Amino acid sequence: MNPVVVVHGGAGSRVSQDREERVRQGVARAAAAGYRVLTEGGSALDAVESAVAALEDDPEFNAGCGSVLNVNGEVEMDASIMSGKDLSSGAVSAVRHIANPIRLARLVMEKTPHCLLTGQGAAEFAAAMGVPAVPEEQLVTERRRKHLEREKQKEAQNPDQQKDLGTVGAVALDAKGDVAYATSTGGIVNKMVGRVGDTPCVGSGGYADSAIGAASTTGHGESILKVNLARLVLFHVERGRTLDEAATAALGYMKSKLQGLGGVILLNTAGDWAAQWTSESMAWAAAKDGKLHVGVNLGDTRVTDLP
Ligand SMILES: CC(C)C[C@H](NC(=O)C[C@H](N)C(=O)O)C(=O)O
Repeated sequence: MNPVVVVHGGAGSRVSQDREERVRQGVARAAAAGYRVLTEGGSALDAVESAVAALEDDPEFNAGCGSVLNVNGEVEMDASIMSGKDLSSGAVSAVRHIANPIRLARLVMEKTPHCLLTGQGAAEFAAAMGVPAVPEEQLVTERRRKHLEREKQKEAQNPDQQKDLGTVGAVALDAKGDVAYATSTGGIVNKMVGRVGDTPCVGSGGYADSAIGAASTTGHGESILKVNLARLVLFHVERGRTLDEAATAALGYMKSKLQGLGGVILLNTAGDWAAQWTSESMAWAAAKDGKLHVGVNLGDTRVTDLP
């Protein structure tokens, strides 16, 4: 089986020119990191964790450092991970002071009998696992502080305005034919304290089953939750649709039912992959057969050779 990895860096409004190159390089680096894990014989699970951790460390994206701020100006993050080999999954929600929520989600999967830990319990588990608590200043960027201020001013006038992208995710297929997904986010700017989105919820923020494929989602969390977007797209794949048809059908359903916008990356065990979105743009990158495909705004895909 030839390994494949696809990543996304969120779906939202058009990426401004001054950020575009940084966003492009961020998703390209993450896809290359995940692909390297796979070509060195690593599992799909290791690949999606590495790719997402790289994006969490990149301040351009809405996950880990660079997460959007809640109404109190704090970072509260959600993340989940799943192995398609045996459907094992782990997630954390509303966690604070953690550099890499995706790594904590993997620990929940592997070291507890549970699927999802939240808030204080997740913090106590992190401490017990030796995951260091990082100071708030390490996660909050100046850009996100201004973003929250702008949002608070704008809210009264135009609450439906599309927002900045940046949630991150990855799907991978390894040499053994197993798939996995990982998704991580700071959520939605100006959200209520304690708000949990789609990202830590298996079936909404992502899904992986080596009998079908894997998907990771981004977009309006409340809409994604209501349609179980990741499982919905794989349901269409199970029923024999192509990956592109499945993505169009699932995203189209969410848009027509709820006016919810978002994006999805997916792959199957044959090594086909797709990236689609109904928002203005979605940053994504795919690595397969030594080639790296990268896109940010519609119709600007570039293909290069991987090292
Ligand atoms: C404006 C939106 C579409 C931007 C998008 N947000 C998410 O994906 C948030 C995540 N699904 C949640 O609800 O917690 C992004 O960050 O790329």
